[in-house]
Amino acid sequence: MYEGDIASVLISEEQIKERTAELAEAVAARYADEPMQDDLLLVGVLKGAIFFMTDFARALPIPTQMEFMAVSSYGSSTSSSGVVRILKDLDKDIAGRHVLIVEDIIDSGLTLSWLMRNLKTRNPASLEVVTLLRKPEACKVDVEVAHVGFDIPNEFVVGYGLDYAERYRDLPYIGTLDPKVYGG
Ligand SMILES: O=P(O)(O)OC[C@H]1O[C@H](OP(=O)(O)OP(=O)(O)O)[C@H](O)[C@@H]1O
Ligand code: HPA
Ligand SMILES: [Mg+2]
Repeated sequence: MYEGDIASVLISEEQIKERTAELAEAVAARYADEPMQDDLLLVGVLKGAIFFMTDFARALPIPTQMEFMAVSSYGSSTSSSGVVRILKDLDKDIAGRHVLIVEDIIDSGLTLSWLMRNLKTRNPASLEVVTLLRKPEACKVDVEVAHVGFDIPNEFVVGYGLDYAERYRDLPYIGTLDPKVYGG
C-alpha cells in the first residue's frame, strides 16, 4: 500500500498496541480515586485521533463516554497555519465533567493549546490530555500533557489516523513520509 511513499516505519502496529495498553492502565489509575459523578468523558480530536481514540477507549478498564470535536490547522500543508478552525463542536455540555482530550499528535502544540483554552471556558471538573505522539523539538507553546505515548523526532509522519493531504490515515503503523511526496 502506498508503495514508495513511506520512507520508514517509525512505530509498528505492535508497538502502538502495547503502548496503548500501558497508557490505558496509567489513565485508569489516574481516575481510580477521583470522586466521579459521571463516567470519564473522552474528547477525541478528529480526524487524526480516530484510530487511537477507538483503540484507547477499548483498552481502558474504566467506563467512559465519548464526544468528538473536529478542528483543523494543517489543511494540505506539512506545517501548522496556527489558525485553528472548529469544523465540528461537542454535542454536549462538559461543565462539571472530568474530560480527557484524546489526540494523535502534538507537533507545534498550537492546536492543543487553543483547544485547552477553549474547553476550559466551559468549566469541566478537570481537563487533561492523552496523546499518542509528541514532537518535543517542534513545540512552540507550553502545553501540559499528562500522558504521552511516544516522543518522536521532528519529522512529518503519517499513518494510524495521521494524514498528508487526507491520504495515508489508513496505514496501521506510523511511518515517515518520503519528502518527494510533498516536494521536500
Ligand atoms: O501541535 P500542532 O502543530 O497544532 O499539530 C497537531 C494537530 O494537527 C493535526 O490535525 P490537523 O489539523 O491536520 O487535522 P486532522 O486531524 O483532521 O488531520 C493533528 O491531528 C493534531 O490535531
Ligand atoms: O507529523 C505530522 N503528520 C501528520 N499530521 C500532523 N499534524 C501535525 N503534525 C503532523
Ligand atoms: Mg491532518
